[in-house]
Amino acid sequence: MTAVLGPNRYGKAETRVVRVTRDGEVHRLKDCNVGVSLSGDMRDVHLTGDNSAVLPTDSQKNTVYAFAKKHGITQIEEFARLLARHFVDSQPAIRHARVSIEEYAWERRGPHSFARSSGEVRTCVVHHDQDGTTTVVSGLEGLVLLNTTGSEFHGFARDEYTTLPPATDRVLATAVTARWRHTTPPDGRTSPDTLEIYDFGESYEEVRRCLIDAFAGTHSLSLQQTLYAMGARVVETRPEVCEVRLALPNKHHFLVDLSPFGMDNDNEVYYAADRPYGLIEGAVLDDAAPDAGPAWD
Ligand SMILES: O=c1[nH]c(=O)c2[nH]c(=O)[nH]c2[nH]1
Repeated sequence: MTAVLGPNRYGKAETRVVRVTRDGEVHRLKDCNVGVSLSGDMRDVHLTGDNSAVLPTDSQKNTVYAFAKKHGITQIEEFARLLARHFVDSQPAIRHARVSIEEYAWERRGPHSFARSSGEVRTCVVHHDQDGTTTVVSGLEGLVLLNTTGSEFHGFARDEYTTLPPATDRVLATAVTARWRHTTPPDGRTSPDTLEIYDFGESYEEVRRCLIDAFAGTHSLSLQQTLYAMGARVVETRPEVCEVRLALPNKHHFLVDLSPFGMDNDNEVYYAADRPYGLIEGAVLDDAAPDAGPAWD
C-alpha cells in the first residue's frame, strides 16, 4: 500500500478582532471572529518538510489585525474578500483562499458605550481563487422566531412507534441558521481598496427581513413548509441571492397537563423543551442559479 497526499488546507482559525472607529466623540465598534484557510501547492511541506511555501498562520493572524487598522471593517463580506485576495495575490504557492467571519452585534448605549446584543450572529464565507473567481455566502445564526398560533402538524406517516398526536394549533419556534449565496459575486473591479460597489449591509437587512416576514406570515402545516416559504421569499424578492440554505431546529413547546390541579390548558401554558429537537434542513434555489463552485465548502 502506498500513501498519497489528498486535499489539504491550512490557516488561522478564530482570530478575534475588535475594531473601534473614533470619528470624534461618537465611536463605532465591529466585533469579529475571522477564519483563514489557504490551499495550493503544499506538497513539499507535507512530504519533505520544506516550509518555503508556507506563509505562517501567525502571519495570517497579523494580517487580519493590520488590515483592520488599514482598511477598517465595514461589511464583513468586503473585509473577507480583501483578505482572501491578498493571500492569493501575494503568495505564489497559494491558489485558493477561504475567509469566514462571524460578526457579533453590539447595541449603542451612548457615544462610546455598547451592550452586546442577543445571541444572533451575522456570518460570511468568501472563497477567492487564483483564476480571479470569488464566491460570497452571507448568513446569520441564532435568529430565534416563534408563532403562538398558525401552525399545524397532522396527516403524517405512522408506524408502531408513533405516539405524536396530530396538532391543529401549536406553537412553532425555531432558531434560524441561514446562509445565502450571492448571484453575481462583486469583483471589486479596480483594486481591493475600492470596494464600495455593492451594499452588503442593505442586502443583509433585507434578506433577514424576508426570512422573518415569511416565518410570521406563513400558515404552517409543517416546519418543512415554512422552511421552503422562507427560502422562496428570499430568492424571489432579492435578485442578488440565488440560493438559500436553512437549518431550522424545531424548538418544541409542549402543553403542560394542568388537569391534576383541576385546571384546563387551552393553549396557554407550555413547557419549552431544549432537547431532543427536530432538525429541518433544506436549500431553496433560483431555478437559474449559476454553479455554486466552492461557495459551500
Ligand atoms: O413541522 C414538523 N415537521 C416534522 O417533520 C415533525 N416531526 C415531529 O415530530 N414534529 C414535526 N413537526
